[in-house]
Amino acid sequence: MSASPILITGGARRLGRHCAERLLDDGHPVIISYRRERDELEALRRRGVATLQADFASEAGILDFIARLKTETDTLRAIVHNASDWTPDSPGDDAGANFERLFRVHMQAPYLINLHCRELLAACPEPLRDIVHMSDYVARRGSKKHVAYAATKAGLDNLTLSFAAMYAPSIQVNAIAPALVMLGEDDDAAYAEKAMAKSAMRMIPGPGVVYQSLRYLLDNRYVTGVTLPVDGGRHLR
Ligand SMILES: NC(=O)C1=CN([C@@H]2O[C@H](COP(=O)(O)OP(=O)(O)OC[C@H]3O[C@@H](n4cnc5c(N)ncnc54)[C@H](OP(=O)(O)O)[C@@H]3O)[C@@H](O)[C@H]2O)C=CC1
Ligand SMILES: Nc1nc2c(c(=O)[nH]1)N=C([C@H](O)[C@@H](O)CO)CN2
Repeated sequence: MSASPILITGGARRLGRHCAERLLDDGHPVIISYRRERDELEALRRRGVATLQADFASEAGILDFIARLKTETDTLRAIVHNASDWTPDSPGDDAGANFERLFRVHMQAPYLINLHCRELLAACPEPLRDIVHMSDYVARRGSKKHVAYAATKAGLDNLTLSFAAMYAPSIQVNAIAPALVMLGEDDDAAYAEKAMAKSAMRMIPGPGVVYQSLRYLLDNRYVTGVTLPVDGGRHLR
């Protein structure tokens, strides 16, 4: 019997893609969602990754994705809610729409996918089943420039607690809360230097440290309802 696939939302690029590739290397079938078609998706498709387009900016978009996911597979080993939008707050008329977009991708999408896809996890014949939410260090600290982002990630942390209690013991539900793990395309050396100084470890480690945390959660049968900090000791500065 072939292994059940692992779903990673927002898996076309950066951290999500790194984890998708590492899961493939570890022998897991992988399904990803992506928002925008990109040339680099072809390499994943060549490795057998099922790629499903999805925009979680609306409830209809979330439910449409769920319906297509259920035609793609009837079982899941794990769901990794990685899709995220790091848009800073906009002071103008777009403030409310911006908050709503971040609420939908960081909270409503994980909420609806967890509810509607519980049956796929329950159908997994393997001994362990997991949901992992990608959170953020700032969920616990707040952010002056990303208020809506931090608040909706804090909401995601609360979803971790509720779903962990609801889905135990058959499904484990945890979160990973990184701080700066990899830079954005537009970040310059000055930004990198300033960002590195914020943590005790003073480094930008790259996506491997996130995969190590995901691997730990997938392999551990006694951890649920926790958020793993992967932040270089930000809280020590
Ligand atoms: N990078 C870092 O240092 C840190 C990352 N994190 C968290 O780790 C996770 C991965 O980070 P990173 O790789 O930088 O994330 P990205 O900013 O690269 O976003 C990941 C993916 O989410 C997708 N996405 C964005 N908005 C939507 C939407 N409305 N509907 C569907 N998909 C959407 C994007 O798709 P597309 O590209 O097609 O638009 C993108 O590929 C995120 O949850 C992030 O919050 C937390 C702290 C630090
Ligand atoms: N969806 C995203 N979330 C976050 C990103 C990102 O690029 N996409 N980047 C960060 C920063 O690295 C931040 O941690 C630097 O202080 C946070 N979240």
